[in-house]
Amino acid sequence: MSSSDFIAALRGLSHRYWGTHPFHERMHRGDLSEDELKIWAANRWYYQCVLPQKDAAIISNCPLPEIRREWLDRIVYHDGARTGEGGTERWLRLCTAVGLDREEVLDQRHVVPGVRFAVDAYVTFARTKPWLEAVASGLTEMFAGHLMQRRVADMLANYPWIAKEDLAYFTNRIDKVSGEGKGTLDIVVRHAVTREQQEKAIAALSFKTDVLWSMLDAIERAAAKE
Ligand SMILES: O=C(O)c1cc(C(=O)O)c2c(n1)C(=O)C(=O)c1cc(C(=O)O)[nH]c1-2
Repeated sequence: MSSSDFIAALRGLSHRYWGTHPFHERMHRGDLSEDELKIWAANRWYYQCVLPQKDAAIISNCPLPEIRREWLDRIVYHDGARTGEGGTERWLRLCTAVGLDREEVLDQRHVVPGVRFAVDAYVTFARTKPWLEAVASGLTEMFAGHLMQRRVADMLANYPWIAKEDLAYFTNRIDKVSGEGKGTLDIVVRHAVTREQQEKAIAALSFKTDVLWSMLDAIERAAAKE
């Protein structure tokens, strides 16, 4: 495939992205109850927790120093340079804003099996597949910037108890993701040079859209019981 056909095939998976999941649509419309928002935040915490381990798995499988160097930043971004900083901490702030105690988030008591299975599958993918496929699976970030922008606006408009500062996780991430999304695409296009590698990269991105979709299916089910 030419680079442009390859990129078009990757972008063509956008319809599988979780932006159109019914639970996200309800969230954006302002239809979630306080308890449903809590379930969402506490479950997504599990995803936030494992991202650095997923990224560390990519680094450990990658023989190329320039890729490892570039990827390292992601771990520090989420974990922070020291305790109390970083994306994970910003997620915790959002959790407390929606009414959760730190403790009930940290001990993962609200994490439902379907979320755990989906997120663990993402980490296992990164641990066991060639590094390039694991990198390609992160390309959902190509679709994330726009969605997060909408989310910030919609949450501020529809959930009066959430303040702009509580959404620092997303506002901070929006800037980061536009750069990272492009960087990741560059890496994938540069290193997937055979048809087979390109097909595997497309399959990896498709797998990741399934991971995210399954997470929201499980969250939606758990929220319906509230
Ligand atoms: O809020 C979102 O919709 C959203 C989506 C995604 C994504 O598409 O994978 C990520 C994030 N947020 C995010 O904040 C984040 O740090 C992140 C890391 C990754 C990844 O696969 O390494 N995806 C995402």
